[in-house]
Amino acid sequence: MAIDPCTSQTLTSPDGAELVVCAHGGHVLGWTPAGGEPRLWLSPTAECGPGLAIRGGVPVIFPQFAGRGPLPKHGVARNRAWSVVESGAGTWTAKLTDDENTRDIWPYAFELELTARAAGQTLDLALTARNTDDRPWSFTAALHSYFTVGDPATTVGGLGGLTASDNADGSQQQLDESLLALGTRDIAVEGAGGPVTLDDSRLGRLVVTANGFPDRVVWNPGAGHGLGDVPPGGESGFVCIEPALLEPVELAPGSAWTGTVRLDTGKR
Ligand SMILES: O=P(O)(O)OC[C@H]1O[C@H](O)[C@H](O)[C@@H](O)[C@@H]1O
Repeated sequence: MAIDPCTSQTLTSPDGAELVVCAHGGHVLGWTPAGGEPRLWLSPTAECGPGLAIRGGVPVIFPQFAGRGPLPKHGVARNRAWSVVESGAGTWTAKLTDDENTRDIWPYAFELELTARAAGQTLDLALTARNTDDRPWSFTAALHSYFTVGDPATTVGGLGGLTASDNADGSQQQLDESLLALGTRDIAVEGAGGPVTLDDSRLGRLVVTANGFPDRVVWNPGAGHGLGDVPPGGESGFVCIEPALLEPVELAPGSAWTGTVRLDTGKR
């Protein structure tokens, strides 16, 4: 019997780190470092099914970030069933291949693979996009991570001095070294290659590093957001720090791109 792609699966590593995944969207729904607390926020009213995007965890954004192009918001990967390639103790790989449905929206052949590996205090994610078409295509991408916020005074660090563009009105500002995680905010920070930290007095520190994703988007919808799948007050439970590739990259037929993200509590 085929497994419903919305069925979640918990994969525990030998040292007790937990990874929760589901095939819909190639989605990491949860991560708990060994001996720690869950660090990814998942909406209690998240919806799953064909055409729906799960609110929380780590949505895979491909081949278009947000509304930056003609495709549906955030592209074609997050709202359809992927196939599971491999699952084991704390590790999981899923794949999305173009079909009639994706080609109706974006007329190219592609293969997308997400690997997640939880062990000890880290979660490693790798996203590979492969051009299986006979024409070049361009894409943008992100791993749209929703982090749990345990203390309202939690701050985001590591972006100080960089220029942020507001995703709504394009206005620019230079960022302070420390940002309040829960402030209403939707900014893109291009060329933010260094580690970004989340300092939460209740849950502890989290360090986000990435390769291949040169940019960071920081998003919290704030109160009065009107999002059907974020209950009122729910926005106080998370902040999105999204390793992203915002400038389109062209892939030649047969070639591939990989972006990786590491989440680390730093505890040893
Ligand atoms: O509500 P969604 O389609 O999942 O998008 C959620 C958010 O994603 C990103 O953070 C964008 O920068 C925001 O503008 C957007 O609101």
